[in-house]
Amino acid sequence: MIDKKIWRDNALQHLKNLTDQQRIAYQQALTTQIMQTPTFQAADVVALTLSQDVELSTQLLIQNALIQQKQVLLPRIKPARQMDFIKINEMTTYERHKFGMLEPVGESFEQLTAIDFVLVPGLAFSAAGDRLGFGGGYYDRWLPKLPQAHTVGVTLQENFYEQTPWPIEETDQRVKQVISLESE
Ligand SMILES: Nc1nc2c(c(=O)[nH]1)N(C=O)[C@@H](CNc1ccc(C(=O)N[C@@H](CCC(=O)O)C(=O)O)cc1)CN2
Ligand SMILES: Nc1ncnc2c1ncn2[C@@H]1O[C@H](COP(=O)(O)OP(=O)(O)OP(=O)(O)O)[C@@H](O)[C@H]1O
Repeated sequence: MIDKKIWRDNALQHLKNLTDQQRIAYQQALTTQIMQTPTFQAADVVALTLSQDVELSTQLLIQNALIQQKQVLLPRIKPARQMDFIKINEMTTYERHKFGMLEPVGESFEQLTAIDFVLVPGLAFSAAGDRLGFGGGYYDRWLPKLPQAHTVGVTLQENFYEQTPWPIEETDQRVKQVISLESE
C-alpha cells in the first residue's frame, strides 16, 4: 500500500535523525512514562518488545520490569505472520532472526489471557490509537487473542497525529492508550 509507505518512511526518518543523546533521553522518558502507567503498575504479566536499531530502546524498561518481579514476555515470529511470546529472565539467551531482530530462546507462553499489559511497537500512532507498524501485520493478528490486555503504543511527538493520516485497514488493531514523548 503506497500511501502507508510514505507515512512509514516519514516516521522512520524522524527516528533515524535522533542523536545518541536524544536516544538516551527518550529511552529514559519511555521507561518513566510506562512505569507511571497504573495498568503497568498493576500488571503481573507484561508483553514488551526487544527494540531493534531505529526503535526507541526498551532495555531499561525490560530491566525495571524484571526487577519489579513482573513476568516479562518478548516476541518470536513464526511462519504465517504469527508470533509466540517467551517468558524471559536474566539467564535467557537470544538469537538473531534472519530478518534481523534479536529474539529470546525458550518455550512459548501459552496463557495469553493472563497477559495484563502489552507494549505494542509502532512507527507512528494517532490519538484514536491507530498504529503504523513495520508492515508485517504480526500484532494485527495477535492482539485479537487477548482482548483483556491493556495495550499501549509509545511514539515520538513528531510521529503522533491528532487525525490518522494513513489509510486504515479492516484488520488494523487499535491500541487502548498512546503515549507521545515530548522532545527536551
Ligand atoms: N522490536 C520489535 N520486535 C518485533 C516487532 C517490532 O515491530 N519491533 N514486530 C512487529 O510486528 C514483530 C516483527 N515484525 C516484523 C515486521 C516486518 C519484518 C520484515 O523484515 N519484513 C520484510 C521481509 C519479510 C519477508 O521476507 O517475508 C518485508 O516485509 O519486506 C520483520 C519483522 C515482532 N517483533
Ligand atoms: N488478521 C489478519 N488477517 C489477514 N491479513 C491481515 C491480518 N492483519 C493484517 N493483515 C494484513 O497484513 C498486512 C500488513 O499489515 P499492516 O500494514 O497493518 O502491518 P503493521 O501493523 O504495520 O505491521 P506489524 O504489526 O508487523 O508491525 C496488510 O496487508 C494487512 O491487510
